[in-house]
Amino acid sequence: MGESLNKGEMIMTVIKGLEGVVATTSSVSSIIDDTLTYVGYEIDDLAENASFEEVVYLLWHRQLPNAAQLTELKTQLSEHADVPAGILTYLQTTNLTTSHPMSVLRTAVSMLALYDEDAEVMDEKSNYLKAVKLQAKISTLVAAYARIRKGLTPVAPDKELGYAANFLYMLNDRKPNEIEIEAFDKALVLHADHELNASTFTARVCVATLSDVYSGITAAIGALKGPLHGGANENVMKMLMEIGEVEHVDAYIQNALNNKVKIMGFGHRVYRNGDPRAKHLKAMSEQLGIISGERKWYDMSVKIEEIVTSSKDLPPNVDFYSASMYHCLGIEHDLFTPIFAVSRTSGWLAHILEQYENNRLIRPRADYTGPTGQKYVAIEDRA
Ligand SMILES: CC(=O)SCCNC(=O)CCNC(=O)[C@H](O)C(C)(C)COP(=O)(O)OP(=O)(O)OC[C@H]1O[C@@H](n2cnc3c(N)ncnc32)[C@H](O)[C@@H]1OP(=O)(O)O
Ligand SMILES: O=C([O-])CC(=O)C(=O)O
Repeated sequence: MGESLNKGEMIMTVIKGLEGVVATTSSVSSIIDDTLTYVGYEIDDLAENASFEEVVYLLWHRQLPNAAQLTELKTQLSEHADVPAGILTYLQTTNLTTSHPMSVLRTAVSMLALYDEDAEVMDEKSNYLKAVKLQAKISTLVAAYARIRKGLTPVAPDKELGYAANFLYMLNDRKPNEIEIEAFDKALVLHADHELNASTFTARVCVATLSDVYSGITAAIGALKGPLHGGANENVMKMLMEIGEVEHVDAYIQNALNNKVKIMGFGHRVYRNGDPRAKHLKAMSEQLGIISGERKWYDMSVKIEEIVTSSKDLPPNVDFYSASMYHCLGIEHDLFTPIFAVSRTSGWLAHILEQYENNRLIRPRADYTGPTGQKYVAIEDRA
């Protein structure tokens, strides 16, 4: 694990990637013995029974809402779902073809702060309202961007629809059916929070300087984008498309493993015996695969899982079956990670609010390994 170094008065232990380091207390979510809970509720229970809005309330208030509280949150999310016209105009007048959707989202979310006169106000009430606004607007932003880049007009949010249904409606300009809503809502529940993952840690580090909520979410989006984290779901689909057919799986995966290429959607820093979210996404991938007539992506995924788990003992993580599942919902592949961000914003916000509640600057140390005792050399004397 780590190496202890005595530097003057300080004992420094270097733990690469901070593996196993406990950096904060938190009452939002936990992973203990491979069991994931949100505020003590097991993810299996929530995935089967809770709506995304209930989970948002749970994460932000540390209790499930009663009917009136849930209605109030839903009303607030609807009321704030419109995004400023200036941001839509910016997206409509910018060349979006060379940027990854996560980069566009990172910029668009950052721009939201410019339209919020309370962006810099630092009290509990204002920060909570910013959380509501961000959660409400981020799904509208993703859906609007997805249409604008295809030359289509954004679809205004429908205030009568729930969060999951509204996103699919704004994306496709078509009211989704019950199966689509249920699957998408469950995916949002499953992705909502995950203890101190890299993007959540990023958000907490950012706001622990007492920077604002928008900065925390912008920073977190940047961290989620990477293929070792949320960006893996898009890369899983890339791999599935490259493989193309079930009968090509074996050769492709064996070759990748022999060449020490990481298989996207497998492995995890914390889970050793498997990610409890994967089974739910697997079931939805199969169900939607059958309904959409595109079952082959599920079949390929199952074959990949068999090979990777048997040869490397690496179980699939949340990003593996979400890829084929989103594909079968008709979602463009490079929107998979922005959709992850839409859901995870709820967790990031819960952690940001928790960080403000009991803040201390997060500032670890580095073990310096560079040269020492150097003397400045004038530029004309340098080689
Ligand atoms: C929402 C999420 O963020 S879930 C994670 C999404 N990311 C991915 O799916 C990307 C693929 N997976 C990975 O890169 C890793 O498993 C991570 C980033 C998730 C975890 O990383 P770490 O805890 O640092 O594990 P690390 O990368 O050191 O892997 C340990 C060993 O398992 C191997 N390994 C880990 N994941 C994989 C994989 N997906 N495919 C092949 N081998 C793997 C490594 O090569 C390494 O082998 P070695 O000891 O022989 O060198
Ligand atoms: O916890 C992690 O390291 C990554 C992960 O699964 C998530 O963020 O959902």
